[in-house]
Amino acid sequence: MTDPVPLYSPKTVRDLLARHGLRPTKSLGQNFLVDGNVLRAIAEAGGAKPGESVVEVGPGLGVLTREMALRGAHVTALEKDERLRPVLQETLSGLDVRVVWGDALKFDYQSVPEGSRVIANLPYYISTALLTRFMESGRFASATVLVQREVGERLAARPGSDGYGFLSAIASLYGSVRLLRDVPKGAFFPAPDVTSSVVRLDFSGQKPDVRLVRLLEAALHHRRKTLRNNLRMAGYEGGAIEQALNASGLRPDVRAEDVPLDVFFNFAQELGVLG
Ligand SMILES: C[S@@+](CC[C@H](N)C(=O)[O-])C[C@H]1O[C@@H](n2cnc3c(N)ncnc32)[C@H](O)[C@@H]1O
Repeated sequence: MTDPVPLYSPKTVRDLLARHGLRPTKSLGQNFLVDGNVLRAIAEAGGAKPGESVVEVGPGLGVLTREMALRGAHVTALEKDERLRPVLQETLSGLDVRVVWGDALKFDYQSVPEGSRVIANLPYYISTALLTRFMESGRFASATVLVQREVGERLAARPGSDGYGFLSAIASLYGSVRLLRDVPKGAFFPAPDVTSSVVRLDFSGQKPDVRLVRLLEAALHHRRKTLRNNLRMAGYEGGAIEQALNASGLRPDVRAEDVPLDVFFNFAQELGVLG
C-alpha cells in the first residue's frame, strides 16, 4: 500500500519536530531517515510482509515503522525517548504497531514470536551490543539493519582481513552476513558523521557452543597480540596453549584474527575446551 501521508521528506521531518517542540538528541543516536528510496529498500530487504512479526529498535518519528506496518507486518517498536510519545501517537495512529517504551538493551527478546525479523535504523552508539543481543536471543530469522559502514564491514569480514574480530566471528557462527548497500549521510536528518550501510544477517537457528564463543572472545580480545598471549592474559596455561597450537597445525606466534573458524574449532578441541 502506498503511504497516503509520506513522512520522510526533510521538510516534513523538520516540521514534525518543530510542531512537537523537539530537537534530535545526538547522545541517543537520533539521525532520522529522510530518503524514501532507502526506507523502502530496508523494509523490502528485511522482509516486512503481511503477517510477519517485526521488531524495530528506535522507531524515532515512526517513518520506517509506518512503512512496515503499511506493508502488513506486525511491528513491535522499542523506543527509549519518551518525548516521542505524542509524535508516534500521531504518525502511527490506526496502524498495527505495539510501541514498548524503554531501553532496547533491557528488553526481553524471548517475548517475541520465534522466527521474527529485526528491521531497524539502529542507534549507532549501541549497534554492536544490540546485534549481539539479536544473535544470542535465538528468536530471529534475520536482522536487516542500518549501521555505520565500519560496523557492516566488521560483520562481513573474513579471517585474515582488516576488520576481522569477535563481531565477525560470532556473526558467522550464528549465520551469514550480506552488505546490501551504502547509504550517504544526506539520507538522514541531521546528517551523521559517517557513511552508513544496510546489512542483512540471516540466522541459521543453530546456537554455537557457549564455551567456543567465550574462547573466541578471549582469543580476539586484543588485536595485534598473538593468540597465545591473549589466552595467557585470560588465564589459560602457556604449556597447554602451545601444545594445542602445535596439534592443530598453527604457528606459535599466530594471531587469532588470521585463524579460520574450522581451524580454531580444532584448536579449541585440542585445548580441551570443548569437552
Ligand atoms: C537512528 S534513529 C532511527 C529513527 C527512525 N527509525 C528513523 O529511521 O528515522 C535511532 C532511534 O533509536 C532510539 N534509541 C536510542 N537509544 C535507544 C535505546 N537504548 N533503546 C531504544 N531506543 C533507543 C532513538 O531515540 C532514535 O529514535
